Amino acid sequence: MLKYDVGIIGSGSAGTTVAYGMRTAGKSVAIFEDYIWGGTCANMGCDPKKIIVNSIDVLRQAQLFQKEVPGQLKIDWPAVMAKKQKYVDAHPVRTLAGLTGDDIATYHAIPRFINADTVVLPDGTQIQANTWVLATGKRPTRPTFTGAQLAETSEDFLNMPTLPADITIVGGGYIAVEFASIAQLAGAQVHLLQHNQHLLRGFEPWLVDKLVPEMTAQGVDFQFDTEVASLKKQADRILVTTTDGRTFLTDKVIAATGRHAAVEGLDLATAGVEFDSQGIKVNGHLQTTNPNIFAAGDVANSGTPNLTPVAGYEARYLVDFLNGQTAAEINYPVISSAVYGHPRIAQVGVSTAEAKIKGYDVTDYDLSSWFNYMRLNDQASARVIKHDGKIVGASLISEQADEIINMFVTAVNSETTADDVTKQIMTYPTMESDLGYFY
Ligand SMILES: Cc1cc2nc3c(=O)[nH]c(=O)nc-3n(C[C@H](O)[C@H](O)[C@H](O)COP(=O)(O)OP(=O)(O)OC[C@H]3O[C@@H](n4cnc5c(N)ncnc54)[C@H](O)[C@@H]3O)c2cc1C
Ligand SMILES: NC(=O)c1ccc[n+]([C@@H]2O[C@H](COP(=O)([O-])OP(=O)(O)OC[C@H]3O[C@@H](n4cnc5c(N)ncnc54)[C@H](O)[C@@H]3O)[C@@H](O)[C@H]2O)c1
Repeated sequence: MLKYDVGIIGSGSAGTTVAYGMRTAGKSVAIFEDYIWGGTCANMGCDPKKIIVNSIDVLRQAQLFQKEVPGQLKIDWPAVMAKKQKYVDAHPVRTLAGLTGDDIATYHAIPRFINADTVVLPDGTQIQANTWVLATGKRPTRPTFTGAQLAETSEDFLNMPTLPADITIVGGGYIAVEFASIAQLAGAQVHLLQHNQHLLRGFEPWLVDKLVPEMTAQGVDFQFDTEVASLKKQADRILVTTTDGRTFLTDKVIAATGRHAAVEGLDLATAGVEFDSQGIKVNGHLQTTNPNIFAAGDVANSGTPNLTPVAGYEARYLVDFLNGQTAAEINYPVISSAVYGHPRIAQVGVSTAEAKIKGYDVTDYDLSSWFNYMRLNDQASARVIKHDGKIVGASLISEQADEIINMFVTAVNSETTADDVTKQIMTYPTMESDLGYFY
């Protein structure tokens, strides 16, 4: 039987961060991956998406500057895909080389627990580790309506060799909205079907109320309270039937109806690890119901959003905890998030609803007339929540919201005051140099 100090299942942001951290601390480490080395973010999530988004940004900028820079640009979808693929193809190779270069044992297989500390691989190899870290992430949840097998996933969308003329996206979360924005601006007609009224649940309603009309004006066909009853192949197209009896033909259906914890095949019950569809049950030390098995990243039901920086943060905490650098429970800073549509929306810290309960100041800003936004033709707005002379929360809609929000992340975390800002000399004219105006 092979033995390691630490066994890590999953090679995404969480798994690789734990692997490098434990190896640096001198432990023997094995990591297991059953699909693509490097995980979701780099291979079929954030990074390939952002490469595509950046090409769409150029087109969007041209649209915003059409008076000053007349003429029409169009997206060459296969060329965008080729650029994206070049990055994606290199990533697993780089990940594997990095792991093996650090003397981390790598196994391309699904390990199955046969007791509390030992797994078996499909070829019969048994591997024991003193500590296990489960970092298997989440995988797309397939809807259950008739013909759901005709619906494709986010991974298929990011690999589309050509752009279909008409795309239907089912769901109203991050993925649905980002992909709707990409495909519509790239030249497709997009229909977004959301089964209730709630788009981007968890985001400030005022942001969503501004985003939907903006995307509608770009041509996205939002259909709320619309549930799919069935999908049926009709020649080269797909016939969509909704539960209220409407039918229409489309070229491609993407299901963006959420993701579930990737725990299939691990036999966690045998290892005494409890989980549900939200993820693996963990305590404040990210410890599962088996004291020698921990979980981090999307698969851990830690009550945090499923985002790459959160996975990395949890992994770094685990490295410190497992190496005795901390005995405290994990303590998260404020967690920012953005939806990479056109425009972007982003938020961090105290929400409007929470501010109202706590009696904090809520100030709205129409940024479109501020010099830095005006020069970019950016119809931006922000809401800033303040308490005791400090910024405790912010939300904004802007072409640059994903970048600007990080300025607020720092201001909230470091409890920056107006006085602190005036002591800094920032480059001008930039969005960040406006920070003082928000106090
Ligand atoms: C389309 C899309 C866009 C996204 N965009 C963003 C974004 O812009 N910003 C952001 O912060 N987050 C984004 N996310 C979320 C982000 O990708 C995840 O939060 C992040 O990847 C979580 O990292 P992880 O290490 O927990 O899991 P993952 O990266 O999912 O890694 C888990 C790994 O475990 C492997 N695995 C699963 N089961 C087993 C098994 N039984 N045996 C062996 N290996 C296994 C998987 O194949 C995978 O490689 C996006 C996600 C998607 C799907
Ligand atoms: N910019 C980012 O940071 C980013 C981008 C993409 C994904 N992500 C991460 O990935 C996760 C998964 O994204 P997602 O968009 O798949 O999930 P999500 O949980 O954000 O949204 C799922 C959506 O599908 C809807 N839905 C569920 N079942 C449905 C059904 N049967 N029919 C129609 N609609 C249905 C839900 O109401 C919800 O609107 C996100 O929660 C986020 O953590 C982050």
